[in-house]
Parts: sequence; C-alpha cells; structure tokens
Amino acid sequence: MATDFKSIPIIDITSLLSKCDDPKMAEDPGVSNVVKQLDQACREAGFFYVRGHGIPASLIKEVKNITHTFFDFPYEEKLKIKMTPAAGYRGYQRIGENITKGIPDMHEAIDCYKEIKQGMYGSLGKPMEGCNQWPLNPPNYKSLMEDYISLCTDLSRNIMRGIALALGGSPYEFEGERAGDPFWVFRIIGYPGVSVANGQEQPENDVGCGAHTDYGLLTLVNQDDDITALQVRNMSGEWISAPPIPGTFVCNIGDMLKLFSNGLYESTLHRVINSSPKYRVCIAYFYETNYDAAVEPLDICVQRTGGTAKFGRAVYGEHLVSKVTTNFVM
Ligand SMILES: N=C(N)NCCCC[C@H](N)C(=O)O
Ligand SMILES: O=C(O)CCC(=O)C(=O)O
Ligand SMILES: [Fe+2]
Repeated sequence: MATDFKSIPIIDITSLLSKCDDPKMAEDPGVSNVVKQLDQACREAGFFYVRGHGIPASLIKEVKNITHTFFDFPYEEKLKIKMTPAAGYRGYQRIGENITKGIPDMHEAIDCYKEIKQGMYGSLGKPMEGCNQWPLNPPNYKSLMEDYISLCTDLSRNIMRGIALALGGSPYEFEGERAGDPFWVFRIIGYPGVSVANGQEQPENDVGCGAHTDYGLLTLVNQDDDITALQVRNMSGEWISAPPIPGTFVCNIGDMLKLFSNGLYESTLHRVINSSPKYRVCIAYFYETNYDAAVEPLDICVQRTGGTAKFGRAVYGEHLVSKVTTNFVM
C-alpha cells in the first residue's frame, strides 16, 4: 500500500545477487538485509532504485547513446519499422500515437516483446504474434539490445527471488508456472524537450507519458543521466520525482505483483514530464509472468492481509492485450 513517501529508497542488492543461486539464501544475513529493504520499499512506495546490480555501466550507457542516434534520424528512416497491429504491435510509433487515458503522449518509441510463435498460446497469443522490428541502422542495434535484454531478464529474476522472500514465500514463488518462462516487454522511448524560445507559449500538452501503472511484475528503467522527468504519485496525490542516479536502475512494481501480493505491494501510478530543453531517452524493460499465467493472490499474502482475497484471477496475456489494443491511434 503506497504511503506519503517523499523520496524513493536506494537499495544495494550486491549481497542478494551473490547468494541468489544458493537454495539456503534466505538464511544469509546479507540477503535478509536486502529483503527487508525490498519489503519496506515495495510496501511504502512500489518504487526503488537498485545499485550493485552487476550490469556493466558501459552497456547501460551504450543502449542510451545508440537510441539517441536512432531517434535523431528523419521520420522516413524511422517509419521503415512502423508498428502495426499486423506486426503484433511491434515497431516504431510516432509522437502522439500512444494514448494514455484518452490523451496522446508526447513520446515516440520502439516497442518490442518476447517472441510469440504462431499458435503458441492459441487465441490468447494471436494479437501479439509477430517478429520484433529492430532498426537496421545503427547496424549493431539489434545485437546490443538483445544482449541487454538477456542481462535484464537475469537481473529481474534475481530481484524477484528477493521479493518472493520479502512476501514471506520461498525464493521460487515467481518461477515455474507463474513466471518460470517470463514474458518481457521492452520499450525504447524518446521524449522531445520543450522549446524555450522567448515569448513562446508552452506546448499544449507537455506530458511525455500520462499517469499509468505498469502491467507485469517488475520494471527496470534506464534513463538519461541529466534530466529529471519521471514522477511517482504518493498517497496524498503529490508527484515525487525519480531523478536519475548514475549506476542505478529505477525499479517499480506492476499490476501482476499487486495481484499476487493481494495489494500488499501496489503498482504505483507514475508519469513522465520532460520540461528540459533536451531530448530525453528511456529504455524500459518490463519483466512479466508467463504469458498465459493465471494470476491470483498467493495464500501467504492473503494470510498477511487479513485472510480475504481482494482480487479475482487474471490472465496476464489478457491484461496485456487489453492494454496494447487500446493504447494507440494509428
Ligand atoms: N508495457 C508498459 N507497461 N507500458 C507502459 C506504457 C504506459 C502508457 C500506456 N499508454 C498506458 O496507458 O498503459
Ligand atoms: O520514461 C520513464 O522514465 C518511464 C517510462 C514508463 O513509465 C513506461 O514506459 O512505462
Ligand atoms: Fe511505466
């Protein structure tokens, strides 16, 4: 449950990562310390920074640099990989094509999803079937991003082991049929800066991405180092900034983890406003459950929250499709 947090905690997960393949990890004092911090952050804010995550700083920087290069290209180059429903909603979308609560977002993006082979999930998977449309230019774009995605997947699984312990479960609650074959979503996002020419009016809509929650389990945000734009809503409705902190990812909880935890952890509302004159990029990796997972409150969480399940069962793929099919004007 979100509180009146005023800032977002920073958690060093080095000791969690050093023990996360040890079946006895729960007994390790270093792990317990991290788990305690994860529990507090997830209950109070649903947002936290992680440091000591092990992904090389050079790679984190490179994925942002190459993304600036891509978004700098003229529209006709970017439109070569235009997102369409027929491509499983994969590819490039122009500024204003993504809609949040009825209002066009001031961002452009490339959306990618874990591949779904034809027929893999029957009608549940159909809308998302397709191949990712990676830019051909810069030429190493695809391989760089695929390496990055693979590291984000491993890191997320390991953070989820800590979160599983924080909820009072075994480290492996989010493996097997729940998230042992995790689906992922990858959004490469660019937010134009505001024009600050003298006497010029503010643009009509300066919201880069309207208030929303994320859909799955855990999000890893890699944002430009020099611009504060991401804002997180606390219980009083104040918007708390999540400024870039070099060497960290911003992590936040998605709707499926709220459901599993019976509301003990909230998928906190957040939005993006780039009021700087500079163009901002963000690389957001979303770690999700299995595509066809049926998600319902875990017994341990129902016990911890008064004994009654607050949510019915949801199928992750249905939740994703309901979002993706209503997110765009094209
Ligand atoms: N896969 C995730 N989480 N994407 C977040 C996008 C949020 C904006 C979207 N228009 C919406 O209204 O959800
Ligand atoms: O740009 C950001 O910092 C966050 C983007 C975001 O919240 C999202 O894509 O879901
Ligand atoms: Fe988000």
